[in-house]
Amino acid sequence: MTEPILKARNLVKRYGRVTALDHCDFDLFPGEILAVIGDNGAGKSSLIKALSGAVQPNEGEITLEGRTVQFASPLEARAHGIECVYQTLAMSPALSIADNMFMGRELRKPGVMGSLFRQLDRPRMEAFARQKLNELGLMTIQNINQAVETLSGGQRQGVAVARAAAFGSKVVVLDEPTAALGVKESRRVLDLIRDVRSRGVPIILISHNMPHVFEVADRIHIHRLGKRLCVINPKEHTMSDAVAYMTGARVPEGVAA
Ligand SMILES: Nc1ncnc2c1ncn2[C@@H]1O[C@H](COP(=O)(O)OP(=O)(O)OP(=O)(O)O)[C@@H](O)[C@H]1O
Repeated sequence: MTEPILKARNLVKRYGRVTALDHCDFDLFPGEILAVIGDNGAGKSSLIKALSGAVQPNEGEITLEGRTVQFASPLEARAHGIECVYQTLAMSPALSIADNMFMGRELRKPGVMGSLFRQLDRPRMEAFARQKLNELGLMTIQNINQAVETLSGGQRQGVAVARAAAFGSKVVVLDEPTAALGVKESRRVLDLIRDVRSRGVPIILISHNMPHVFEVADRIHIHRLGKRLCVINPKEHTMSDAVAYMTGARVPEGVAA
């Protein structure tokens, strides 16, 4: 049987007296789109933050390709090929689109022998950023040197998603990637999610948008009260089943009430 590329067992995350993750398990398999759904406050963001180094779990184990990992920061997770777009987007508003796309992994010109300081290769970074945004079809953005603070909410979200899709080599995590987007832009992001999967990179998609989830997900992880309640196949369950499970109105077959 195929092994999960990213796996977690018994994750616990407490914020003071609030237990956001309560012995939570998680599995992401190669090449799949896994949606994570759950009610507000169920612990979905805490789960992906723990998986991507933004918070450190109090207990439990995370493995990437079979090896135990402990990420001290999102930067460390990125160095391992895990790219995450959080709801809060983590961008530097005063920097340009290109600078934001390359944050922490800037391209540099070849250095003069013996010189420690190498100049940023802006033309190469700008061309790459332009190409990625073009591919995403989000090029209502006129100027790649524009500061991110001057973009609309939807455009910012587009830049963040393009960045994750461009650099995520092992896992791409998207927390509500279409929340600020219009119908047309949402469609492009859904297409992009499928493109990323077709490159063989698995995706974790957190979304409250059931039609989007049921359209793209291969499997749906239902999160309730800080833990994984069950995983369903969207072809075998309806959206109202999923909503009933996540709100506790109904218990899925095979799960203890
Ligand atoms: N930094 C924090 N400090 C204190 N409590 C927190 C913090 N982050 C999350 N929590 C709490 O942990 C619980 C789970 O929150 P989390 O954001 O993970 O849920 P969620 O499922 O992503 O919710 P939503 O769908 O509303 O975004 C909530 O009760 C929340 O108030």
